[in-house]
Amino acid sequence: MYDFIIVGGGSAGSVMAHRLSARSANKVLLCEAGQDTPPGNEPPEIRDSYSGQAYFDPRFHWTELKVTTQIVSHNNPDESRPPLRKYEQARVLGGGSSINGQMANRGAPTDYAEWEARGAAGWNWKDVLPYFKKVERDLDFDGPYHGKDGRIPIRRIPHEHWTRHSQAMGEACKLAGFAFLPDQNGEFVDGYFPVTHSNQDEQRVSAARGYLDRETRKRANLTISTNTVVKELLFEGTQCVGVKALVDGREQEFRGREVILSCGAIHSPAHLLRAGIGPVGHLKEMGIPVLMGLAGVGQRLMDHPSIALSSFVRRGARMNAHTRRHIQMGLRYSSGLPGTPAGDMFVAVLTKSAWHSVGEQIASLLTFVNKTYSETGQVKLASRDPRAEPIVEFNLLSDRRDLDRLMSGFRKMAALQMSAPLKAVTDKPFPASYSDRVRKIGVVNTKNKVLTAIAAVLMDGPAALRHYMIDNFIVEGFTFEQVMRDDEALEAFVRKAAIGVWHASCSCRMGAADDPMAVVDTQGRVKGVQGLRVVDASIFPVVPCANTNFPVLMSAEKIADAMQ
Ligand SMILES: Cc1cc2nc3c(=O)[nH]c(=O)nc-3n(C[C@H](O)[C@H](O)[C@H](O)COP(=O)(O)OP(=O)(O)OC[C@H]3O[C@@H](n4cnc5c(N)ncnc54)[C@H](O)[C@@H]3O)c2cc1C
Repeated sequence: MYDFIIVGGGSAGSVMAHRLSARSANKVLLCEAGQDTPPGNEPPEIRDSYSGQAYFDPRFHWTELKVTTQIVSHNNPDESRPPLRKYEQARVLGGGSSINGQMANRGAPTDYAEWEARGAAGWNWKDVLPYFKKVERDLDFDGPYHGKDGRIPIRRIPHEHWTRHSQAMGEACKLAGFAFLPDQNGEFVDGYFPVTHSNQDEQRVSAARGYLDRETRKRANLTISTNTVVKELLFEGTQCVGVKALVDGREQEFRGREVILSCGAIHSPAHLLRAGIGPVGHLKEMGIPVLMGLAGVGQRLMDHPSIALSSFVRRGARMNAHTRRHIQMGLRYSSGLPGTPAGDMFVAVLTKSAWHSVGEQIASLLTFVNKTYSETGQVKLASRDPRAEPIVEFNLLSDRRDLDRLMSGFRKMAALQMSAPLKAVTDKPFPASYSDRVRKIGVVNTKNKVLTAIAAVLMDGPAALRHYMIDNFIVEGFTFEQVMRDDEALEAFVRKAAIGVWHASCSCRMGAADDPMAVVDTQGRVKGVQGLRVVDASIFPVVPCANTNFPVLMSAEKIADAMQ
């Protein structure tokens, strides 16, 4: 009999396992469906400072998961459904933090004021800042915004080590009037900066590496069971009493005083739905007996909508010997759209777009709406079978303000791209997105290696040949000239190409007791049942202006603290 069974050893689950097992009286079991990342023996693709290989490595993913990103019309049954796309969600110890882009930021103070205003009492900026600080060990900066003793090191690539491409983007930003911010995680203001990342000595530090280190694994009261897929939550009445799991393919039951779901914003709501906790209509439709009617389960799923402007990078401006990090600088700016807060837009500057030879030649300005208003996404069950992935509809751009800002954002990036510093180091800009074609060529295998090596030699050849290759083999749908000339083409491109940036969240929101859409209380306890919490990206009351890993780690630290 365990005190705590944690389902999912991702970003949140790793923190929970570490903190709850710090008390020797607690007997803790952590179940993770994916493989272990043993300390000192992590797969090299995961350790790598360059994250592009882990992103697309099927060993570390839920490979059957497909989602729609465009708006699904539920009023018009004749309208065809938007295309299904792959959406990487981690299946490995450390979860998203083992495969993500390692960007480490927290969002705006106003985000957490909004969390509180939406019913998460005690989650205001002043309440969450101490937990952000508790997570991190900032290797560059000290002061009121920074932690020095946390388990996740944070660093930046200094300006002098940036690629010439990143430096050119810096100069373009300066010419456009943006300030240089040495510290992205200091005061939340507009400007360009070296991005903060969770990395030390040119190696990723995942939540597993930071929180499930050798010392933690020595604790007699902590069991980490990898290759363990939880199939079902077990209940006696409305009390959750344990889980049924497949451990290396063999079925086993584990009993616990409390179960903590940390499966991420897509799989945690699916577990609740299969257990009969969710919107009554949907449960009935699936033939699942209702244990607790909770209208918000799986609803209002969010991500940050994004588009990219890519370009060919000339030799000498590509990756250099200082680092394998391909995202070295970022830009935060205010769209100025009436009613939107400052710093509502974010640009990640990628000097390289994939591990292979063509990837080394293509840079991207990845622009996302950091303060998004589109919150009509949902996770529903396709089947009661736990092996079936749920139906996931992101409905990005369901709020017109997001579409408008991606369009104006594209124009802004185009202006920077066409300014003298960037023009000098790049050629042939084109609108881009992480399409399934890009993903396919992004899988590490010999065929892709050989094909891209040949293509890269041709791309470095005469400009006319390069332009022909980009127009015919890389660009999908719209050329740069088309979208710059014609607003309708730009809108069509943005509507088609906008995808999320893997910040799935908000599908089991925290909220006040009287909020019918709230799924959990301010400590992650599922409303109306006992012995069950959700602690992961699902519980955000709204997605903050940040990459989501640090807000997840902060949330887990805060709830673990409240549980002591
Ligand atoms: C490709 C990619 C790039 C990203 N880039 C960034 C970035 O640069 N910066 C940033 O801040 N954020 C980034 N993110 C987002 C960030 O990593 C996630 O928001 C965060 O990791 C989510 O944490 P979580 O605990 O909610 O879920 P996860 O970390 O996804 O953990 C869920 C875990 O539960 C396990 N699980 C699920 N179902 C079961 C089951 N039935 N039984 C047992 N285990 C199960 C999964 O295998 C997984 O390990 C990225 C994410 C991805 C996928």
